[in-house]
Amino acid sequence: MAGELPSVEACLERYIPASDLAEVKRILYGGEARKLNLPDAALSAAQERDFELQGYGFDAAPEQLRRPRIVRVGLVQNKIPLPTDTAVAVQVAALHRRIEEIVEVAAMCGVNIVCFQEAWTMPFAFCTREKLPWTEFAESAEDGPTTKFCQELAKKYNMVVISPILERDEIHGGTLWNVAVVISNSGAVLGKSRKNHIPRVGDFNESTYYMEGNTGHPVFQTQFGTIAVNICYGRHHPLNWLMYSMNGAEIIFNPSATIGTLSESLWPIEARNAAIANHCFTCPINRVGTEYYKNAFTSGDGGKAHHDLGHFYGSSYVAAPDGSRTPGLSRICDGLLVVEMDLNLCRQVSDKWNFKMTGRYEMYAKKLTEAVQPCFTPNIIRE
Ligand SMILES: NC(=O)NCCC(=O)O
Repeated sequence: MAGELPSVEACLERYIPASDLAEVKRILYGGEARKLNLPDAALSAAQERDFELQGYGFDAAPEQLRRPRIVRVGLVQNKIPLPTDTAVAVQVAALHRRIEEIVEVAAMCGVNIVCFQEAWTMPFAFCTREKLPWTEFAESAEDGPTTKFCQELAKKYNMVVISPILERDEIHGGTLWNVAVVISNSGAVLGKSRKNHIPRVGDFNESTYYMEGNTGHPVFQTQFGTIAVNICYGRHHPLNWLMYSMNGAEIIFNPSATIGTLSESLWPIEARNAAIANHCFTCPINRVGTEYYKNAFTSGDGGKAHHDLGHFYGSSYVAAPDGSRTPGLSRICDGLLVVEMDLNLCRQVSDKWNFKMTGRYEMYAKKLTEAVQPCFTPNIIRE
C-alpha cells in the first residue's frame, strides 16, 4: 500500500542477491554513488531528531588548468509537524523549528547550499480549493518572516538557502505566487524564481491560487556555484530545464510536492533525464506524508469526497550530468540528503557528449516559432 514501502533501494538491498547487487545498481543508477563519511555527531543528531541522514559524492577527473570545484548540497524533505487545522502562525513556527534542527545537522555535514521542499512553510492545501486559511500562509519574498528566518540561518552557517514559499507580492496588488527565494551565504536576498508551470492535474488545484511565474529562468551566481530553481511541475517541461541550463545553471534544484498515485513512476526519470540532457546536476525534492483536511473535497471525477490529497512519497535524490544518481531518501520519513559534487563534471560530460553543440537549437527556435502561430500547418506526409 502507498506509504508503507520505506524505499525502493532498501527493497533492492534486501532481496537482490549480493552477487548481483552491484550490477543491478550500475544498470539502474549508473553505478554505486560514493558514500560520504558524515560526522558521528551529525548522524546521532539526525537519529535523535528523527530524520534520515544520507550522504553521497560525485567525482570528476582531475584537470590541469582548473582546480576541482567541490560543493556540498543539502536536500531537505519533511512532513508537516502539526495537523492542518492548527492556527496558521503555530504551524509556521513549528515548521521553522523543524527546519532549524535539520539545517543545524546540514551545517555539521559541511553543506554549502541547502534547499527545502516546495511551499515548505505550509500544508500543500491547494487541493481544497478553499482560500482561507491557506492564503494566510503567503509572505513577502523580500522581507517576510520566513525570509528573515532563512537569512539568519544563511549567515549563521555560511550557507546558501533556497526557500520555496507561497509569496504575497504587495507591490502588485497583493498577488500570490509560488516562489523560491534564494538567499546568499552572506545573508542577503539574492533574488527569487517563480514557478513557471502550474499543474492542472488531479487534485493539484494550484491555478485557483496563483498564476504562471513571470520571472523567467533566473540563474544565481553564488560563491559555491551557479544555481537555478525549477519548481515542481516544471520538471515535466524539458524546455524549462533547458532554459535554466542555457542561462548557465550548473545545479538545478526542483523543490516539489507530488503524490504516489500520480507521479511516482515519473519521479526517477524526469530530473535525471534533465541532468543528462543539460550536462548539469539536478536535485528533485519531495515532501513526505499524508496531510488531512477537516473539510472534504472532490476531485471533479464523480468519485467520493475525500480529506487528503494522497501520500507524498519523499524519495529526494541527486542526479549527475553523466546520468548516475544517488539512492533516494525514504518514501515515509523526514530526511536530509547531503551530496558532494565536483562541478567540473558538468563541462567534462559536455565535452564528451556535446549536447549543447549538437542540439540544433536555432532549427528548433525557428520551428517552434512557426508551430505556435494560429496559421501553423503540421508537416504530415500522407500517402
Ligand atoms: N506541486 C505540483 O506542482 N504538483 C503537481 C504534480 C506533479 O508535478 O507531480
